[in-house]
Amino acid sequence: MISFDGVSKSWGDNHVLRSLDFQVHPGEKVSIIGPSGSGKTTILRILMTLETPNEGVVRVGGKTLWDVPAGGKAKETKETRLARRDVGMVFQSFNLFPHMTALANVMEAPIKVSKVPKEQAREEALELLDMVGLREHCEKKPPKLSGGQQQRVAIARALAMKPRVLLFDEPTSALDPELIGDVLGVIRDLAHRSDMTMLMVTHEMRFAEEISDQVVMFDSGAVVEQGPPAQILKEPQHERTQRFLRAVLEH
Ligand SMILES: Nc1ncnc2c1ncn2[C@@H]1O[C@H](COP(=O)(O)OP(=O)(O)OP(=O)(O)O)[C@@H](O)[C@H]1O
Repeated sequence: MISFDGVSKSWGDNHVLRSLDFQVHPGEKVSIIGPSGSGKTTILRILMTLETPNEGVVRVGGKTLWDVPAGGKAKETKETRLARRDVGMVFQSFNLFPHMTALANVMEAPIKVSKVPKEQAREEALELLDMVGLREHCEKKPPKLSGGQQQRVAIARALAMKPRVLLFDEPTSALDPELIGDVLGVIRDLAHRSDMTMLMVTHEMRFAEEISDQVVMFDSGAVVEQGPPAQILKEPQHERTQRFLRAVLEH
C-alpha cells in the first residue's frame, strides 16, 4: 500500500533520509518509533506531498506519488495528485480552522475538494463526529474545545475524505495527560475496526504494542529494525533499539 524505494531527503548538509526502503501492506497498522530528529515526520510529510524527496520512488496504493531520479528534481504529476487523494493525516497540533465550527471543519474538504453535495457532507460529518464522541459539540469552534476534543475533530476531518491511508504524527504529544486517553481510544477503535492502512509516529510504546501489526525502529534516516511489536519492543535485536527503549522507559 505504501512503498519507499531508495528515498533520500536532505536540507543542506543535513541528510535526513538516507536511501530509505520501507513497505507497508494494505490494511496494516504500523508504528514508527525512533529518536527525535531521525526523520519520522519527514516520511509522513513526503506522503502528504508537503515535502519532496531529493531522490527515490514513493508509491501509494500502486500509484506513483514521487519518482525522482538521482540528480533530478521532484515533479508533481497527475498521478501524484491521484495518489495524494488516498492519504489523510492527523497532525501533532490539530491544525483546525479556528473560525469554523467543528462541523464546518469536517465538512470543508469533502465539499471543496471532492465536490460532495452539502447535505450529504453534513450527514457524513455528523456521523463521524458521533463516532469520535463529539456530536453534541458540533456547533462549537475549536477555541471552545479542549485539546483532546480538537484532536478528535481533526481525526473526523481526516476520515471525511475517506482515505485509504491514514497518517498520525504523534497525535497525543500536544495534549495534557488526562486528555490523551480519549484520543487513543478513538485511534484504537479505528485500528481494530477499519481496513484502512494506518501509519503512526508515536512515543506511546504501550499503545504501539497494543494496536500495531508492525513496529519500525528508525534512526538517522534509515530503518534499524522492523517486526511485530512483541519482537521489536520486548526482544529488540539491535543495540540502537535497546538503547532507545531504555531511554524512553526511564523517561
Ligand atoms: N523544513 C525543514 N527545513 C530544514 N530542516 C528540516 C525541515 N524539516 C525537518 N528538518 C530537519 O530534518 C530532521 C528530521 O526532522 P523530523 O521532524 O522528520 O524528525 P522526527 O524524527 O520526526 O523528530 P521528532 O520526534 O522530534 O518530531 C531534523 O534535523 C529537522 O531539523
